[in-house]
Amino acid sequence: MIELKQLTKTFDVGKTTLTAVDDVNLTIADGEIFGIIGYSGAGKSTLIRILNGLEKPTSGTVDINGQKITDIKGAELRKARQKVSMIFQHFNLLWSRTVQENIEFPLEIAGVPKAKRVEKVKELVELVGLAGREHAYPSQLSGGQKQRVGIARALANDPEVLLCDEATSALDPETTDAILDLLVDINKRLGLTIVLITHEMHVIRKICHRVAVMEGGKVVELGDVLEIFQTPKQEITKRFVAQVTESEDSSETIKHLRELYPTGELVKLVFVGEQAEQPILTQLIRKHPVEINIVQGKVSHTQRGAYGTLILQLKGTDAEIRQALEFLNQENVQAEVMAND
Ligand SMILES: Nc1ncnc2c1ncn2[C@@H]1O[C@H](COP(=O)(O)OP(=O)(O)OP(=O)(O)O)[C@@H](O)[C@H]1O
Repeated sequence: MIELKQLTKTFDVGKTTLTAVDDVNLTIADGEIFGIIGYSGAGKSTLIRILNGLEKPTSGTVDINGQKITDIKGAELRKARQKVSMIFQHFNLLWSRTVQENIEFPLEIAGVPKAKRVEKVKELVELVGLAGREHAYPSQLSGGQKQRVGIARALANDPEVLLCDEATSALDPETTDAILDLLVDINKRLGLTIVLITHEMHVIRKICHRVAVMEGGKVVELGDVLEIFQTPKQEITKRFVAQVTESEDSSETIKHLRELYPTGELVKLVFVGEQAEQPILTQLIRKHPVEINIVQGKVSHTQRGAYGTLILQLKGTDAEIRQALEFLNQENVQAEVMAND
């Protein structure tokens, strides 16, 4: 378990003091994939550097699996830091070393004998899908392959926690997805706790269990990823959610749909979790004399289950439409008529 308590970090900039991390309190469970999202300057890098023991907080504590890393230094801190590994946006590989030698590097530093190192590298290369590329140099690899080397190197000393610093921000969307899938796979297979910082909500949606939203050094919103997508509270969180959700509620979209479907009512349904997989529309048609047209729909998958939206055109008398909406709400599907203005 990772516990951050009243964590604050200030920097003296000229005559003023800048608060980069401002009274952050978080508890991250073992085996969790925890995301921290924020725009540039929110304090994410400073926070992750404190987690890594690279930066000392001005006040507050960080406890990783029972050890207060904010209280220790020297050899003890170096040993503790072996349990916390990190991967980076620009990979930070050694360019004059091969894949094999890059992955071996932390093992060399830890004084692991050659035969053991070779055995471990073989295992890691398989795990990250780089078998056959052991003798290539980083310059001969694609971005995704370079990050796979970064991940294998980070896992060499069997860490308990993997920190990811914008690990997919330099990659194209397809490669990003492949690396995110690999992180989920590693999390499941090794039970590794993953803490990642990002400014991309897609990354949070795809792999995180919980997310903290940072703004001005503070955690302004915290919750289960599915819950955050369903009901974001803060303005900044809504903006992040909008990054990956179509703006189907915008007045322009509604006006356009109204022109295409001028009769009946346009109704937006929001499904969460198991409901997204249930035949609710079949039941609606069987039980209610309304006519249904599917206008548009989308289901997104998170690590905590699916959520989806569906826009329907419902045709019938006012009473029939009202009863249909009541039925949907009884089934715990949020259903509302899309307002025209
Ligand atoms: N060593 C430092 N000295 C002075 N100010 C710093 C230092 N490190 C960070 N800051 C300031 O602290 C604030 C938070 O920076 P931080 O890099 O943690 O944010 P971030 O969310 O990671 O943004 P980015 O993604 O741009 O790195 C910024 O205003 C930054 O200028």
